[in-house]
Amino acid sequence: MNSAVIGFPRIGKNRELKFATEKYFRKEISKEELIITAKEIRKENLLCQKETGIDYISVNDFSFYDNFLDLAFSFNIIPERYKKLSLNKMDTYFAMARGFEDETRSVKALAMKKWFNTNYHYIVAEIEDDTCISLDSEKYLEEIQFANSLGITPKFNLIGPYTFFKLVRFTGEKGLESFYEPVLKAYLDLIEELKSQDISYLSLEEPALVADLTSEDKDLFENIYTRLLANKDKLKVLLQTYFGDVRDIYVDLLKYDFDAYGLDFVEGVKTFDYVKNYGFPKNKTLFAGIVNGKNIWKNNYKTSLELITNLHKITEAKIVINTSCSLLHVPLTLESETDLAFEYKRHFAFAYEKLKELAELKNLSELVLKENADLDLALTNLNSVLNKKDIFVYNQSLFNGRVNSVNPKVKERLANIKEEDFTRLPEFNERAKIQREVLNLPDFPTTTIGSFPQTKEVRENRKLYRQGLINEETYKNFIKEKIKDCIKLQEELDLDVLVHGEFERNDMVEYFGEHLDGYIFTKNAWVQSYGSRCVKPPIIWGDVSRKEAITVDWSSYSNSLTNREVKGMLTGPVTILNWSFPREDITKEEMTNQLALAIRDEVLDLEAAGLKIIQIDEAALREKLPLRKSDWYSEYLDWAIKSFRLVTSGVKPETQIHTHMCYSEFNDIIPAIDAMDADVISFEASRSDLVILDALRKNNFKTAVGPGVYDIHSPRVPSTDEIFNALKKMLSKLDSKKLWVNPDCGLKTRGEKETVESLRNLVAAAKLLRETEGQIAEDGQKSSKVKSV
Ligand SMILES: Nc1nc2c(c(=O)[nH]1)N[C@@H](CNc1ccc(C(=O)N[C@@H](CCC(=O)N[C@@H](CCC(=O)N[C@@H](CCC(=O)O)C(=O)O)C(=O)O)C(=O)O)cc1)CN2
Ligand code: MET
Ligand SMILES: [Zn+2]
Repeated sequence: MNSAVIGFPRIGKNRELKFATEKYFRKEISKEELIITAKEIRKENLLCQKETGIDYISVNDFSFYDNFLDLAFSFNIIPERYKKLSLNKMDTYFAMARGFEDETRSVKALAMKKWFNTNYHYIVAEIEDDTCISLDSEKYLEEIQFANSLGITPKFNLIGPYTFFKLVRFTGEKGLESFYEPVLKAYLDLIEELKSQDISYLSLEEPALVADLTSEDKDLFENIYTRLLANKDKLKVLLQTYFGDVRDIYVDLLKYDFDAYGLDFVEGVKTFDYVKNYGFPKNKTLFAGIVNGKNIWKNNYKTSLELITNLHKITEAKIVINTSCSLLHVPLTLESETDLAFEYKRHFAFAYEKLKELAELKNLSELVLKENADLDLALTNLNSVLNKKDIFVYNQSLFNGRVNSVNPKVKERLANIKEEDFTRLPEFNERAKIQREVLNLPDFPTTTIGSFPQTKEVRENRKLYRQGLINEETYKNFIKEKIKDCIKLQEELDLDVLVHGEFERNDMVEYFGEHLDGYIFTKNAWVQSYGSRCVKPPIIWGDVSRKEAITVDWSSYSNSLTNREVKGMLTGPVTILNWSFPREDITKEEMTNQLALAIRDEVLDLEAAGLKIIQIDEAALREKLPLRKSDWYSEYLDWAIKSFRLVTSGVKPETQIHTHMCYSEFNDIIPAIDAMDADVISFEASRSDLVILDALRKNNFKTAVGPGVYDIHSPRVPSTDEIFNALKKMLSKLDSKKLWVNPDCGLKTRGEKETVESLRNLVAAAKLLRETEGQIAEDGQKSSKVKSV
């Protein structure tokens, strides 16, 4: 029995990589210093895996920004606009990831998308017609040899060609047919080089296999792998899949000359059935993903040992106990959680603790398998082999009896929800008319998505308060000052619908988690979201309910400072769930509805406090859409959309409900988005070429829309012209009465200077549009921005 890890978090115990890269971006440290920090993290990661006894330790799971970008970069898939900057290798790489701007030049970043169903984002590489693909293996060989120098023969990870072709974007006339050969040749060149390296496996990661596959997809896979495997010689190749089961191709896969297969037994609900029904070749190795790489609850050893013994009954193949996916998606270690009570902590395993689980499971399964796979007998004997208090017994004690706290009041409220609680009345068009009269906004109203720059001082204020170095009053006064400035700034900029800026929030989900009963939090449990940006997902421990009003004071205060409309700002239930670590003892639907009731109370309180516009962000709704179409509605959308409707159904017709999604690849689920029945939705569109607009039109989308007019993930300032042109393009596809003007997401990661400049250009572009398109308001009145009373 062996153990393996698909990939390890790379941010460092105290997010050293984040801080070093950001310093490098600010030109505070040199390239060499950044490389040293990275190397220290890599060393620590490799050694801790080695010390825990992991048999297959990965390299090339490290990245300065993203592995997909690394792959493209190593194949010289670098669009001309970045090459033309004539920067050094590292800066060209970062220019692709973040965009580039100096006195004379300005280039946008490559698009960023969610990595399958996770909150991690990859950089979408672009192949242009004249891209000349060639291999640069420097990073790869360095990582392998570095591991060798620490006495490790690593497994070399690489995103496989099938997944690469599925995710890369062709920007010119030429497509897959033209680039199939050159890309494959680059993979083959790398395979040649790997043959002389000291590695255990080449692990080709093919998560794209867990989605629905067409016959063309399967042909593509076949073409690729027949070629690759014919050239592997003695190099051992592992086909690593994750994020689900490979039901559409399992049987075919077994025919290929892979040396090992990595299958996901956690998210792959059908993986076991397929192995059972179709077998697994005894001369291959099965990397069995049984330690959850996405959630933080301890592994139930009994369940895992049962699975291993069952697998052992089915196949004589060698089994390697693996994580279900990369550990990139969980925090690094519980050791840093000094404030978290043992009572909670003992139920969790972060990346370091998961290493221990792998090692323990390896030892236990060796003992168990000695008993000829009779699990009951083995477990009885295990109890006598090991001391009673020992590993297995202790592990089982964590699962005996109820762990998560139950709140009968929450249960009762949920039980009393009626079907009509999911419907807001009157219907959309009637509400729209009322709202137009009440709000009296100009055409193409301008607004922002909620947060304003979280500057050093804003974070420092929060930190001082947390550490008890300032009192609540000082802390709150600081935030009030920030809000005052923010409102004043927005008035000066002449924005139409204002926001309070979210200065009281560390993160839009963690903040709500902190104010809800049933949640617990961590101090240092960071997970990478993109590049240097991390999140600290709160943990759902028990039934969730609202302790008290959460945002009402801040929103009312903001509202009192201006005559313009201020939007109340909340996070929706689906997003709170998707960006938390969920329980595993009740359904997602139940957790979401608990959250929905809590946020519903907050919406009604905001309305009662005089807020006429309330935004409920569902930024992560699209993210967790099941990877298989057949599961979209039954497994997810049916309850997710309803739960949003439960939040909003109690408001008055004149209250305008906005929602926001930062990830807009929802072309196929537009009717579901419309069925959320919000009055206005803003979404990311600037990095995805506005394709979504055609789909909206085709589907007769009723909700008013604010397709983001510029990309906030990059520090680059968009010009008025650029925004105006984007708006003109939008207007050619959308009903002019339904167009809002806004950035594509919140401004929290941006600097103040670039924010002011960008918003100034945004307002200027909207005004230009009003001038050129003329007044279109239904009642023909000159619009005013002043609140009606
Ligand atoms: N949960 C979540 N997922 C999301 C998003 C999101 O907003 N939230 N947005 C999309 C894009 N992803 C994003 C993920 C992270 C960040 C982000 O800004 N993260 C911040 C951390 C935000 C935070 O929680 N900050 C805390 C802790 C800040 C901190 O590190 N404090 C330092 C000191 C201050 C400093 O030097 O920064 C310390 O304690 O030592 C706070 O403000 O209180 C970061 O990595 O820098 C933005 C977008 C998709 N997924
Ligand atoms: C990641 S979506 C962000 C929405 C939130 N209201 C903000 O502006 O930051
Ligand atoms: Zn967003």
